[in-house]
Amino acid sequence: MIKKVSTKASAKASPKATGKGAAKTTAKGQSKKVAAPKQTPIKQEGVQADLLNEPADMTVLNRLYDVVLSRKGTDPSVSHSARLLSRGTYKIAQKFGEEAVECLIEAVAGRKDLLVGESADVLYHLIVLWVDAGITPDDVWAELRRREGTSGIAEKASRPKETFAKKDK
Ligand SMILES: N=c1c2ncn([C@@H]3O[C@H](COP(=O)(O)OP(=O)(O)OP(=O)(O)O)[C@@H](O)[C@H]3O)c2ncn1[C@@H]1O[C@H](COP(=O)(O)O)[C@@H](O)[C@H]1O
Repeated sequence: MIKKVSTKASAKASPKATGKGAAKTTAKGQSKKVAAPKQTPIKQEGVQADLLNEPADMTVLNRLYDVVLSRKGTDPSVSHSARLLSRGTYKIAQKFGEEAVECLIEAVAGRKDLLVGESADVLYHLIVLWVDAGITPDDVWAELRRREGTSGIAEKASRPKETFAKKDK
């Protein structure tokens, strides 16, 4: 998770080496401090007791969706999701885009440890986008299931030729 800090933060320190995080340039061109990857992601202070035994696997996405959905219309001063949802589709889409760009920056830079955190940010903001748009994870899981076993190359080749003809005009 990213927290904004002073632009004076050093970009030289490796989060792995210091365990304190590092500075990086964001999609907005600002400097942000990036938290070092947590070694014990489940047992953290401030985490609801009933969540401590939940698995750290893909089921977290459905749980996160339920939490974000439950935040809709609640007090924006106590929930970041509520605040983001109250700001509307444009802002939600903008935040998702920024997180996606930050993610690709880490991918291109080959910083695997930071890519993990950025990927989590992208998934969180994508879920906020789904809640705002009124679609559910099940809608997306069903679409991914429908595509399972179909090669992307074969699927593209099977598209009607007319689609390409229109593009050429
Ligand atoms: N996964 C996340 C998560 N990832 C990032 N963030 C927050 O996203 C914010 C990103 O800060 P930025 O400065 O980039 O964005 P911003 O505050 O919108 O600022 P501007 O772009 O407007 O300047 C930070 O406050 C992060 O804490 C998240 N906030 C919440 N969650 C999950 O959502 C759950 C519900 O959170 P709340 O809705 O806050 O209760 C939490 O328990 C988490 O599981």
